[in-house]
Amino acid sequence: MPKAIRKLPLPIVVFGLTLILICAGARFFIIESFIQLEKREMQRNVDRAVRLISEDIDHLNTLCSDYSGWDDAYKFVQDRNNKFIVDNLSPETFAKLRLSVLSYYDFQGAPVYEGAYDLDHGIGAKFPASLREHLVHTQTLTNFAAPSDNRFGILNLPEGVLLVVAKPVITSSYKGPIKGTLVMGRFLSPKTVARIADNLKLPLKIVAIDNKPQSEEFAQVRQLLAAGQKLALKTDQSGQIYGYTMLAGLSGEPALILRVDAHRSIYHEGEKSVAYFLGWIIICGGMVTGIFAWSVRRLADSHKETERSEERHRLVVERTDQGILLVDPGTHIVLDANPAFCLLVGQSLQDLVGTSAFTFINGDKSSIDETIERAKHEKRELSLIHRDGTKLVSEISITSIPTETGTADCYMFHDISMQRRFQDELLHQATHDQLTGLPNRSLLNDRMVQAITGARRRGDLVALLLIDLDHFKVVNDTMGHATGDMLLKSVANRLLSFVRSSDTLARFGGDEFVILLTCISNMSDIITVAENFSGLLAIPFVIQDRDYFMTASVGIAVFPDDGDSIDVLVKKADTAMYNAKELGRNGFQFFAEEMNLKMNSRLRVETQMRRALERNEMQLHYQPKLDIRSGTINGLEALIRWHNDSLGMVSPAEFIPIAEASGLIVQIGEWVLETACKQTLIWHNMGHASLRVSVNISTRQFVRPEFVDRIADIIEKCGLPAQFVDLEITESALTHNISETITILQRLKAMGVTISIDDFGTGYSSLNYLKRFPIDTLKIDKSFVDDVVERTEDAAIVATIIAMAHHMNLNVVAEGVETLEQLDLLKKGGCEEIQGYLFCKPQTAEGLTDFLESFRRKGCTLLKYKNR
Ligand SMILES: Nc1nc2c(ncn2[C@@H]2O[C@H](COP(=O)(O)O[C@H]3[C@@H](O)[C@H](n4cnc5c(=O)[nH]c(N)nc54)O[C@@H]3COP(=O)(O)O)[C@@H](O)[C@H]2O)c(=O)[nH]1
Repeated sequence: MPKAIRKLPLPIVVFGLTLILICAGARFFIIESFIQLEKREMQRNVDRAVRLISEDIDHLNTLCSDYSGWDDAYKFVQDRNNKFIVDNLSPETFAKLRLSVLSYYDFQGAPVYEGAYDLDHGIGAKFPASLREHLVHTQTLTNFAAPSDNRFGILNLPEGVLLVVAKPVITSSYKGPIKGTLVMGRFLSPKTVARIADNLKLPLKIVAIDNKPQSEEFAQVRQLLAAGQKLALKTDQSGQIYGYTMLAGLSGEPALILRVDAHRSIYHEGEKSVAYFLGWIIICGGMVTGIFAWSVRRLADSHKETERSEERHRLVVERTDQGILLVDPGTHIVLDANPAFCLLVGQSLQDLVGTSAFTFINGDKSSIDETIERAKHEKRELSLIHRDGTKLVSEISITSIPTETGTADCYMFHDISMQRRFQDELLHQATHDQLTGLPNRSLLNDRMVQAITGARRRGDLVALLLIDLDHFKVVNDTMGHATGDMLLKSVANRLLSFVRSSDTLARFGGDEFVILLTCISNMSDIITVAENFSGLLAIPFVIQDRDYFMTASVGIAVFPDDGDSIDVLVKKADTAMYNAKELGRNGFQFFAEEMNLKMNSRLRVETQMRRALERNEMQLHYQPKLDIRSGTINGLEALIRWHNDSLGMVSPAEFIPIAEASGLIVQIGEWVLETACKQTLIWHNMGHASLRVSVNISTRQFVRPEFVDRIADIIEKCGLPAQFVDLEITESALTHNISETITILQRLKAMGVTISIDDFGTGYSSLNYLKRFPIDTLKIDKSFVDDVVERTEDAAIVATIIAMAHHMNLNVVAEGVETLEQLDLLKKGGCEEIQGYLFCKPQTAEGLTDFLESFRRKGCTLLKYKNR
């Protein structure tokens, strides 16, 4: 079988073979029926030919009756008168009656008249000797017993096949006695055969059966017909069909074979019909086969695709990380499960099938039932229990799917434990402080909303305690951030142990913490908490084997008295906390309306200050510094003054912190430096060429990246040599970032300016960084000088500062010297310079010019007095 056919699907091959069989069968039966039709047609034609020959015999019979039952003929056979012959038996009569022979015989059988005519050529002919022989010897045609007797048939003569009729000669009234015999005959000559064929409308051939050798065709046919067949048929290549039949002679012997020729039109029609039929069958069959093959292929393809799709679905179900469980909807019995679900619950498929799905689901039956019902419409969360007891958070959705027996519920589980943990983590990160793990501002806001809502409902109080650690920055700056972080964590833990579980402890950032107290029934409860809090920090924090003593300033705002919104409460607690700081730190303050007024006043100051410089409201005063060893004024400090129309005279102690907080200090500070430098240059030009001017630098100025460049620009612009400029910087500004500070100071020193540490002793005063800073002078804070005479501790501090400064080759200036006793003590202690009301109060530029001039003229009366 060819490979292409072998590749075809079996149904197509079977269908094709069936089609071929149908075609072959159809061809056979149709052709066969046409052959039979053809045979019947030929039979009819042959019968017609035989009938036409019979009709010729009948014609002869009629003629013979006319010429035998005729008184003239009756008389002629008796008297043999020639007239009868002349009148009735002329050649025209032969031609007209189409007679080949006509003969009369007397009653003894002796010929009376024998005439013959060649019908083919239309001339008289010789009477056939074989016929005479036959008539005389056999007398079968002349020997009649009754007037009605007759003989007719075919005579096979050597001269040809003769149709012959014989009747007794009787009177015209057909009565005897018989006086003779009339014989009439007609040869089946070519013309006669042609005439019959003409009537037949088909070619006709007649072959006499005699002893002469016959053609193979007729020999075969004769054999067939001799065997009793009425009709024999033959066909040839030229599309002709030949019908043969055999006719018997007078005495019953085979006389002739008659052949009718016909075109095989029926057969060819049959063939054409078969061709059409098969053509259609093949076309239709081909189309049907094609469609069938196409359908089969489509069916096969779709079957394969279905198989592949099913395989894919099977693999998806097997390999998906979604747990899939098929459950009986009525009983919740597990019908099937995929590997992912088995993994989720740590069970084998065998263990799962047949058990209740509820076995692996955490929760009570009614809640599981409810979740399952809802999961049919939307995704729900469900907790699964693993074989080892762990619980997994999963998302479940349920769809109903058809099965062979009805429907099943398809539970789809998506393990979201990791996602949930991640979300929890994210949520925790978003709502908690990373360092301490405490709630951050965002979570505190939520808790406050809840707390205020609850308090509103219950009618009780909520207290917000804003805690700011005192001087924490110093620890951070000096001990490093790592230590600072550890300290913050320790503080957080201690605070945590302090608050109730219903309260919230949060970290606001930096060193600020918030305690939110809920369910408070009266103010005294809050006071108790605040007082206890102070004791909480009394015990030192031990970080890396070092003790840290911490205090905190606490501001308290209370709902509903101080406000009913989070922002207001936080703001008021903040204000209260600042107040606590201002009141010396290490304490708590409830918010009071005065504080608010103070804040508002700060705001008013800030608003006015913004336009102060352009309105020329700022002015500089100068306070000289006296070298108590030489009695000369070698420096002065520029101190800002501000007079505003609406605020009046505003102290720098009041507006400088506000300028620092608002950032305006940068602009103000630069104006101070420029004005001071320009004024100092004027005094230089007046002959006070050794004067150095000290300018206060605030932290906000110092930490700006462009600080050094701005100082250099201003000094250069003013034209005062840099060595006559001294920058007073507070300890806290310097300790902001130690390494950065060192770089800045080195750059300033490189320019030629000198550096003084202002308010020395009030900060952390660490020798550790002091020795690393390139500074020139320590200014002992006024607070130590104030009580240096009365308090031995302060005297000791001052002495220590002076000794330390000298040890480090630093100059010492004592500020705020108001009495001769203070001066005396400082001088004895080795202090080089003083600044204070005792010597000179801050003066306007003009005032100080006068003072300098007078000083130049009179010298220092103060020292003279002292020296006396
Ligand atoms: N950043 C800037 N700060 C400045 C500037 N000008 C002043 N200030 C700071 O404001 C604070 C208050 O200053 P002021 O009211 O000017 O007080 C100074 C002196 O007037 C005062 N003083 C001096 N001697 C005495 C005295 O014998 N008795 C007494 N009661 N007060 C005295 O001390 C202040 C000097 O302060 P200090 O800077 O520490 O030397 C103050 O902190 C100023 O620093 C400015 O332009 N920029």
